[in-house]
Amino acid sequence: RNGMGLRPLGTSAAEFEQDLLSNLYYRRGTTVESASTQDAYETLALTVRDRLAERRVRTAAAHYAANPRWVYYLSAEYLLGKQLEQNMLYSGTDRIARVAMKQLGLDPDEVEGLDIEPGLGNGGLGRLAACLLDAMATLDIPAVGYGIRYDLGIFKQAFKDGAQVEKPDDWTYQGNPWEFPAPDDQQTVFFYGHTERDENGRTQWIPGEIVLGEPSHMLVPGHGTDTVNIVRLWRARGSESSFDLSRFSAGQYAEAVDEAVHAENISKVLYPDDSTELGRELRLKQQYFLVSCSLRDIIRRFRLRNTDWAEFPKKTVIQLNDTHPTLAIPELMRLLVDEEGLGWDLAWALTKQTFAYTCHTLLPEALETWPVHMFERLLPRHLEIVYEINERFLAEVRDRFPGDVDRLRRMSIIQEEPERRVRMANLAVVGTQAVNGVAELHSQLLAETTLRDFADLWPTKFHNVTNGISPRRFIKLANPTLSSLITEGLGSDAWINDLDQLTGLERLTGDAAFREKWRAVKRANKVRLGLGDPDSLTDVMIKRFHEYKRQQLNLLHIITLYQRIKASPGRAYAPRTVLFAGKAAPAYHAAKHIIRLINAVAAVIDADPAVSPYLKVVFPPNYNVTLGSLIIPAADLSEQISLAGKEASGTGNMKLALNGALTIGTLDGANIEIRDRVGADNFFLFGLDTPAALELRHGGAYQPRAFYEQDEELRSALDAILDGKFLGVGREVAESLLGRDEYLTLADYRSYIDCQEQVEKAWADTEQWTTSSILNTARSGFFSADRTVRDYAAGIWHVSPVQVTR
Ligand SMILES: CCc1ccc([C@H](C)CC(=O)N[C@@H]2O[C@H](CO)[C@@H](O)[C@H](O)[C@H]2O)cc1
Repeated sequence: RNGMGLRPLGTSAAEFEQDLLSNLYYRRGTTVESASTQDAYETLALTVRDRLAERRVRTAAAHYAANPRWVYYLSAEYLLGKQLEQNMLYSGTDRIARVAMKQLGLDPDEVEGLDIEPGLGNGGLGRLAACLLDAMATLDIPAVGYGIRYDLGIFKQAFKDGAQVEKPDDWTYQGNPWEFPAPDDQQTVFFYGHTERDENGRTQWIPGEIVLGEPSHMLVPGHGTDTVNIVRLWRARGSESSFDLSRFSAGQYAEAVDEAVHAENISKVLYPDDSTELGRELRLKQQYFLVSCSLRDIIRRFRLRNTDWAEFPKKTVIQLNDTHPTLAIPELMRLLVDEEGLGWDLAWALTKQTFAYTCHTLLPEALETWPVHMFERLLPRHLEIVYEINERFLAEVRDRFPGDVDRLRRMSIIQEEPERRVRMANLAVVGTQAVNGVAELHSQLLAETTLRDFADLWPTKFHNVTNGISPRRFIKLANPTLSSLITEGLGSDAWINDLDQLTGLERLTGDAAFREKWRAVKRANKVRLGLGDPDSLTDVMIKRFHEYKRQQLNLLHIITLYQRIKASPGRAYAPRTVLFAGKAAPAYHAAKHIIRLINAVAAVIDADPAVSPYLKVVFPPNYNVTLGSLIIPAADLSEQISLAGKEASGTGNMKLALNGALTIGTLDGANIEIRDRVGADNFFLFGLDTPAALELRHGGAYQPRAFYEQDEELRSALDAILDGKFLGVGREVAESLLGRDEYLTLADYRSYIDCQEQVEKAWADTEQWTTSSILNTARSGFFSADRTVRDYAAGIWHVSPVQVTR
């Protein structure tokens, strides 16, 4: 009997098979003979889940006993990836499960193929949240992730005549065996209405709408440890009485369910934008729904072991994943002042100590601001609290910078002109004890530009925590063959939880046999991907489409290569496969034009026998964590070509370098730290750096057309587009480059093309390329999410691990 008085679950294939059978019979209500593949999948999932649930119970017991300081991660997005393979690895059942499945005559691959990917995020921010949760559990840090359980995740992308079309992602259509619904922990959320003062001056919020938040959680297992944390996702429900029976019996069926549908709409769908705020009221409702449910749940958990509010910030640190959950600050003030009756000053002191804010962008259009009129209508009490916070804050600014009205106007949480709006980034900085960027350059630029006034006022509040990635997800699971070769080379697999040990590979660069094996693994991963000639240079650009990421620059290189090959057919060209993958926000038309042009260029090249033997462009649709895990191990070249000063960090750059791809990139985001660590010889650098880009952009001197006129190859590439050479599409792309060219694509063109020639030359020296590839992996240890979490824990969270005993 283990600590829970239960017979421990077996670790042999026979015992696993027994559990599979009993779950098939008792929890799935069917037999092996009549089981569908979906039955087999759900049963396998439950049998694996049980082994993690057993650890979860012991984790909860250990955390309860320790009454530790908790990390609560509030994020509007989580890109968790498929769960089955991960949970089989973390529960150590991957081998016995497959044996048991075969024993029962089931095909493990077919069954595993039914595992779904919860696409509850857009891109970098959502995946980072998942990698950090994985690392927190692996480092035994008591933590809970809070998010929204969207019914519809990020849209499914397909191409129609080369253009992106979006389809709804009903990810739980077949159910989700990985979640534990907990309706008994439901919370009540208010919207609209007005505020009243009661006889002793306390404020009452009289809501106009009441919605219920029902949580369900998924397990977040640690790797190589017994800790199993959770991520709790909230789903909106109408209150019990929301179904209007009288209307129904009057035949008004739609009206009868109107209120319930209205409520459920709050968590219906993820907003597919990842850089431009659209200011939709439903998005603001989603954000408040998330923070109200989560804060009430956090306070419920605090009260299980604590009574004194002064203890709250000692036991609780809440990390705000960008500005999306910033309403948590006025919400905690409302709960402490209006519901718990604390005085403002104490409540404010506790609130500031409790929160920390991570900024993930530098794009002004991505910094959220909400119209005061919308805020007032939806959240009347919170607006009052924000005004009070702002008043007291501006008084502090006046003291420090007397008479500096411009500074007051810039720093105010309320924007006055041209429209009164609430600046969520300002509120986030004012209401937290720590603010961080996600790469050294990003954090530096935040303190020097976007949040400069605040850095002047509170210099010690600003930190840098360079992003990281889960080595379990992005090399152990994604690239098992390379992982075994590394373990063979290092003599143990301890590197998976201690990525700095990869430096041990450096001494193997001199071993020709090892280099040979290294190349064989990469080639086999290309065969597995099956999207191009496995002996070609696989040139990969995988990320959301955005003009600052400059997929259009990569395209200009392809067209130039195409024209060069056409112009001098005799010349020997190393075959190259250029792979694009990524989604564009549905309303982002400029990005969708680039997608369409890429597919047109791909089709033209494919149909041209003079070029297709040397150049191929592929664009697999519906990029997500699962597809990324297939592409990354197959990459030779990693495209990180954003305009310097625009990409906050990037994390795809880290995943590709860790899997032995060489980077061609600018001095932007974490590219700089990757180059510093892997070595300048193992990185293809090009382009303007941030100061030069700022100078050119804001010096007002930038004439994109001048570059067109002075560079013959650039001109012929753009002319080919303008002349409709690529199925007549792409005019919008060429015109915007010759017009504003916001992200200096033409200014960096020549440097990029020349750099790609260096790539070509380097690729020809196979042994040297392999050595550089091994060194990229060997020197990527720093980019483990474990290091990132250790940095947060030491510099911002001040938390320590809690061991989970057997
Ligand atoms: C309001 C709409 C919206 C939605 C999402 C976002 C995210 C902050 C965008 C995002 O994903 N940013 C990316 O975050 C990654 C993790 O830190 C970084 O590595 C990327 O550089 C950054 O673009 C901004 C604006």
